[in-house]
Amino acid sequence: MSPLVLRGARADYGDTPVLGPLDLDIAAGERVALVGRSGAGKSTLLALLHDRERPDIALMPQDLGLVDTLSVFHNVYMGRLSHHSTAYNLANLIRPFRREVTAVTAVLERLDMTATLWARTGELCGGQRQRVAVARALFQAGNVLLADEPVSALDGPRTERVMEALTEQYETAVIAMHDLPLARRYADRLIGIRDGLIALDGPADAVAAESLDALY
Ligand SMILES: Nc1ncnc2c1ncn2[C@@H]1O[C@H](COP(=O)(O)OP(=O)(O)OP(=O)(O)O)[C@@H](O)[C@H]1O
Repeated sequence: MSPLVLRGARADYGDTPVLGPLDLDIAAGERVALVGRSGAGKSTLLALLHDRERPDIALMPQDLGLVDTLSVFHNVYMGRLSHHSTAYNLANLIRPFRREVTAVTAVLERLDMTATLWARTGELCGGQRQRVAVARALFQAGNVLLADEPVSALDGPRTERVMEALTEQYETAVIAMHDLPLARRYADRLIGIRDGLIALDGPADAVAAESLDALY
């Protein structure tokens, strides 16, 4: 896998600078949690890391990017659209192939979501919708995961199940999250963003609680 590299990266919305300039290297096998207060620039940083030319990068955006009028099956299957021809994808859209249904069902099982396989995604509650987006990212089975608050609508055992599934599937991941204890447990590197810049970067088990608190 090629690493993720940013050099002098920056982002502006109109005339307002919101991120950078910053340099960042993510090596293969690193699990990184992006932390920082709301509006610090985490989503913007994920967008800069997302190289659309690389189908090996799975992106789970904060708005989930689901097609509400389609079933859970179809939304999850979309994770692998680039693996197949247009003709195959169209045929599968109209009459799903058994092998694809089996593969999608296996991913949904990991998230306790098989009962919703043929439900319209727009009819699901927030936590279920979030898990559909997680399932799509798992189904993509790329080399790198970029995820923006993948468990914000979940609680308790469901949060753990999703974090376990994502980190089992993806050895290399950059995940924006607000839950600091969860970030410490599932990431091996913490990057703290403050006012669009990297204010903290270190091993998850070595970053001091006071340094994290200072981000908020
Ligand atoms: N479409 C947009 N137009 C204008 N400004 C924007 C837009 N999207 C984000 N911003 C601004 O860019 C800055 C960084 O936003 P960003 O969403 O990257 O932060 P974040 O750390 O991901 O926040 P959150 O934790 O709430 O998701 C914020 O000041 C935000 O208001």
